[in-house]
Amino acid sequence: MTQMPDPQNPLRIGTRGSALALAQAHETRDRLMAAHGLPETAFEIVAIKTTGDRVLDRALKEIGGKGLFTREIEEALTEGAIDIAVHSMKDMPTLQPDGLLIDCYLPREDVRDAFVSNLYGAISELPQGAVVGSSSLRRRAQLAARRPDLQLIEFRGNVQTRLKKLEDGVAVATFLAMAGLSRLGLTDVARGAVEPDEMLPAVAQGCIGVERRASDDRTASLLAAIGHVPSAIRVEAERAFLARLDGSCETPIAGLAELQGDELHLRGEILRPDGGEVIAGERRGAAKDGRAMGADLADELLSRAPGGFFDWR
Ligand SMILES: NCc1[nH]cc(CCC(=O)O)c1CC(=O)O
Repeated sequence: MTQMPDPQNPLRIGTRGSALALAQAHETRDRLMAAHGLPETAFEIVAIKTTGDRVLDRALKEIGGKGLFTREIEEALTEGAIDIAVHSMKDMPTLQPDGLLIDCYLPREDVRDAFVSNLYGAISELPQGAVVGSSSLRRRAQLAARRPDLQLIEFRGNVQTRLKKLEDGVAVATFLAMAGLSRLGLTDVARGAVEPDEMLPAVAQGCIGVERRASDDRTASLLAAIGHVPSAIRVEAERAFLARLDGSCETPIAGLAELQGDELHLRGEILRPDGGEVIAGERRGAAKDGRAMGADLADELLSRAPGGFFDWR
C-alpha cells in the first residue's frame, strides 16, 4: 500500500507564483484529492520565484537559456524541498535534469491561440500596418508570414498587464493561449480562437505536466491515478519533434499532434523569425509510434531547410 499524504506529511506541490501557475497547481491538487479521496490539508502548495519571473524588463531571449521559468523549481524538487512540480509543458525544455522525470500529463486543454483585441474580431480584420503585440517568436513569425504589413512589438508581462496595454492603445491586438485564458476564467477576452490551420500552436500548448523525482515510488503511484494517456501520447510526439530540432518555446517552431482513434496526426513547422520562410510537414501513423514520428518529421524539415536557416539562434 502506498503511504498516503496527510496533514502531518503533506505532498508538497511546487509551482511558479503567477495566477496561471497557481491555477494549474490547484487543478493538479484537486485531481489528486478526487482520485485518492484525500482532504486539501494533505497537500501544500509551494510557490517558487524563478529567474524568468524576476527579470521582466528585458526580452526573454536576451537573458536567454532554456528553463528560465523552471530551473529553481527543479532544484527544489531535486533537493526534496517539494515532491512534485507542476508545469505548463509548453515552457519545458525537452530534457529534464538527471534524476527528474515527467511522465504524468493532465487532460489537455484547448490547444489553440486566442485572438485578443478591443477593436477587431479576427486577424483578417486588422487594417494595413496595424500594431500587434507579442513576445512569442513563434506567433510573431507566423503572423509576419501571413501579414507582412503588420507592425509587431514586444508584449511581455502577465495576462492582466497585456490587456492593460491593449486598453492603453499600445497595440490593437495580441494573442494568448486559449488554455491559459480558460484556466484563469478569462475566455471572455478572446474575440475568437485561431484554428491550427491558420496558426499552428506551440508544441505542448495547453498541456500541464507533473514532474517528480525518478526514484520517488510513492509519488509515482499517486500520480498514476491522474495521468491522461491520450494527452501523453500527443505531447510526447510533439516534444520528440521539438527535441530533434533542439528547440524551445523561444524558437519559431510549432507542432501539434491529434488522435483520431489509434491514429496520430502530427503537424509541424519551422519558421524564419521574420516570417520570410515557413517549412511545414506532417505525419500520420500508429499512436504508439508517436515519438519516432516526431523525430522523423523533424529530420525531414531539417533536410528541407536551406543553409543558414537556423543562424538566428
Ligand atoms: N509562455 C507562457 C505561457 N506558458 C503557457 C501558457 C498558456 C497555457 C498553456 O499553453 O498551457 C502561456 C501563456 C500564453 O502563451 O498565453
